[in-house]
Amino acid sequence: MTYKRILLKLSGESLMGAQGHGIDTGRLNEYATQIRDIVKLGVQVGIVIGGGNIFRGLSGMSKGVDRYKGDQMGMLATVINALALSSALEDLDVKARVLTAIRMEPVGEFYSKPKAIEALERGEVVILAAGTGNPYFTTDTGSSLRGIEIEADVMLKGTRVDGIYTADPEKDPSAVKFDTITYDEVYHRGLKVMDLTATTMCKENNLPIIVFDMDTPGNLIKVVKGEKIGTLVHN
Ligand SMILES: Nc1ncnc2c1ncn2[C@@H]1O[C@H](COP(=O)(O)OP(=O)(O)O)[C@@H](O)[C@H]1O
Ligand SMILES: O=c1ccn([C@@H]2O[C@H](COP(=O)(O)OP(=O)(O)O)[C@@H](O)[C@H]2O)c(=O)[nH]1
Repeated sequence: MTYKRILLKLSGESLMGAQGHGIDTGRLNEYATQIRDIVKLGVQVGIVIGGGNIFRGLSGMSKGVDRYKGDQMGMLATVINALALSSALEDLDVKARVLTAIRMEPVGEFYSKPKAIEALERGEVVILAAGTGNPYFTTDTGSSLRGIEIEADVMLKGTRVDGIYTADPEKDPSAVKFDTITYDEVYHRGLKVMDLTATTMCKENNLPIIVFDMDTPGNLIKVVKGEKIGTLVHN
């Protein structure tokens, strides 16, 4: 096994599956099963989950919601997803703990690094909800931050594309995939797969990123075993 402790970022948007909104339970259970399979291997798993299936601060602005409040709504959306994922994991007999960046007991415990590390060392999956706790950030940046804090070996960005391309592959069919790419090249090419704040934090703290397709069952275990799927971002 290549990675002992990982930070897995799950896209909120992917959680809605084909239904176009909310939480698709089939997709949720598929994710939980993939996570259970790596926990069984002894991998310590921290998870940051997005909220785009429910609310995004930026899109709220176009409907008249103030950005600050919209971002708070987005962060609460990530908590809803975190609770759903913890419930799906517990159904599979995987112990999961939700730690929130905004104080809201008893929904989840207030996040601290020692709390997260202790739970990881006990073998519990730690779901880090509410992003960074601050508006004007994204859950990608929340993932970099938490990945660095929990001293993860790698940040795995599980998404619906199978890696980083020369352009958005959902818009440009001629886009070509990278097997590996440097943080600087992501920046210079203006690739939009992750926000630049997140990429820069990973670069400055030497946290490698792997972008991979989480919607194909079995991919997560392949990545943690070091199979070369997805795109590795490094210094
Ligand atoms: N250069 C690129 N390579 C790969 N994906 C890209 C690129 N540019 C934009 N994307 C988009 O980024 C998305 C992945 O980011 P993610 O955060 O999981 O999605 P979302 O923000 O919708 O939740 C992909 O679905 C893809 O459409
Ligand atoms: O640290 C954070 C993380 C998230 N958000 C808000 O929560 C929303 C949902 O997160 P994101 O868009 O990253 O989710 P995903 O793209 O993974 O579905 C964002 O649009 C922001 O409005 C925020 O304000 N601060």
